[in-house]
Amino acid sequence: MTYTGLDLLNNPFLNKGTAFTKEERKTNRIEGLLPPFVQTLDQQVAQAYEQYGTKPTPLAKRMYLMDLFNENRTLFYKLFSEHVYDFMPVVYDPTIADTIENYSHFFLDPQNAAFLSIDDQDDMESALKNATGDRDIKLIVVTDGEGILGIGDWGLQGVDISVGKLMVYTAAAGVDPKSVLPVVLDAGTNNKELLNDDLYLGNHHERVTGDNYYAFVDKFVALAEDLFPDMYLHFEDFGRDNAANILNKYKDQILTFNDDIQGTGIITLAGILGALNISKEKFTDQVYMSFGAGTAGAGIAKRIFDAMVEEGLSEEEAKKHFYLVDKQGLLFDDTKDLTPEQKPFTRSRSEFANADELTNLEAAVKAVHPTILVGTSTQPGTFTESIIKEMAAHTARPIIFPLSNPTKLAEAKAEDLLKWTDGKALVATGIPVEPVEMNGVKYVIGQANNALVYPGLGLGAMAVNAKLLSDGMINKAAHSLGGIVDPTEAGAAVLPPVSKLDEFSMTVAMGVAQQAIEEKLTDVKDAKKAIDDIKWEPKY
Ligand SMILES: NC(=O)c1ccc[n+]([C@@H]2O[C@H](COP(=O)([O-])OP(=O)(O)OC[C@H]3O[C@@H](n4cnc5c(N)ncnc54)[C@H](O)[C@@H]3O)[C@@H](O)[C@H]2O)c1
Ligand SMILES: O=C(O)C[C@H](O)C(=O)O
Ligand SMILES: [Mn+2]
Repeated sequence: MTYTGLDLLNNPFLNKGTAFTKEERKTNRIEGLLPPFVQTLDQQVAQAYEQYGTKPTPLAKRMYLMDLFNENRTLFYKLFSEHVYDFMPVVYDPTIADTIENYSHFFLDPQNAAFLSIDDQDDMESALKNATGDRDIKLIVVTDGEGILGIGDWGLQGVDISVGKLMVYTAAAGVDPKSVLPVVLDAGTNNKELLNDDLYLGNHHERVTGDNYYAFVDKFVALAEDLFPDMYLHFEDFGRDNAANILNKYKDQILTFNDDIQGTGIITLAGILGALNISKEKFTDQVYMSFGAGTAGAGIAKRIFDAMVEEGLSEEEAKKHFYLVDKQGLLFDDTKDLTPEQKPFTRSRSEFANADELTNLEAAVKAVHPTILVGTSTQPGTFTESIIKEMAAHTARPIIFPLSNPTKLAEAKAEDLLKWTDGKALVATGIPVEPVEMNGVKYVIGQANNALVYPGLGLGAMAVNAKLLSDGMINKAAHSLGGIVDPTEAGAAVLPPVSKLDEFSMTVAMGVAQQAIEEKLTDVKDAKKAIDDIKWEPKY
């Protein structure tokens, strides 16, 4: 289809704005619709960055960038690619949480997303076709908005997380923005604030659950597979009751990925390996404690467990290294309301003289002496000074990752963790944090956010059009992030810096594509060529 006139200027995938040449303006019937001076992409970038600089807050900056995104994807991504480190916290987490909470009130543009309602399922096929037009979709990020970061149920407003995750795919790994589709499944919301808000743009009813909900998800997956057979399907921020069920249902059938379970598992494993590279301790000696054993917490535990088994431990032996703490305290095999994902990691009360007292994190840390403590609890400030000091009293280099997002929900601040442990803690956080200066050492804080890994993983899998996303490919991604940070430098980070996100995303993509070839999950033979062929760059 050829677009001309205003249709062309209003198409963000094709629009070049003031960079349309005189000749293009003539052939595309846009003469007179733009100021006469023809700009280069670099000039547009300079102008946009100048504007960006005038915006006073991260939220205002994000709104400006979204306008640019809505107008002209090439310009947006060229600008983003030149300022990845600065823009990540603005475009993505934590600022994205503000726009999700206010989505209906801020609404200006649907941003080429597909809005699929549980109440209009007969329209689902048309909706997907309308949203894509003549574009060939290779990547979908879908959410139902029930478990947005740690801020809970935001219903249809969660669509912003689908849009935001896709932005990072392109900025970090060069996924062609024309080939992506953000999707929200609107099954209702249990968020009273939204249900009582006349301006809320989603369905004004409680969440549909059970068979009807799963039939809705099923219908979407089947239609999307049918319409876009080469697609990589990324699930994001589903609720704890559904996320793992959905992954387990589809992972052996189609090329699909759950970011909160698998992406977070990969980046946390990579962070732990990075930390052990600094402390020179042995992986299989570690005692792992998860605080908040939900979608992410249990997903991470499973990934670390699998890695211990790969290191040669038997499953029975590996299991002894894990302790999960959730609302009920340390999880035992007889604890009530265990999720299926928690069950494999529960302990027996007979292991402890005071089992009945282990109902909170502090008691659990005292009883277990973990060497690794990972927070995915959504409970801010719960890694207290006394808990951290207790942990540090029993291990030389405690590995402590407060991963709950956004910033206001983090279990602890990196600075405090370093202060309380006299610089011994090996820390990574979910959100970006500035380096901490202490006792003449600059401690660089790694960001254990799945954004450091899902773009490369997805690009690698998409480039070779893998049949499935295997454990081998996932494991490869986790091991691809080593060797970038110098572990001998004082205050070294446990993970590579976000400023190099585009570089190491390629390392991850190569490893993953190569692994898919080795596992015969693709007919492609040359991983490098496949990645070069699919990779998009922002240029006219
Ligand atoms: N850094 C990352 O890449 C990353 C990735 C995924 C999730 N996260 C963060 O992890 C957090 C959890 O996300 P999720 O998707 O697993 O949510 P979830 O709702 O599935 O899990 C949260 C878990 O915390 C438990 N919990 C709640 N209050 C608690 C308390 N007082 N004590 C102990 N446990 C408690 C809940 O029972 C639940 O099991 C969020 O803040 C999210 O932003 C970070
Ligand atoms: O979105 C993020 O920043 C990471 C993660 O997927 C989360 O849910 O917190
Ligand atoms: Mn998430």
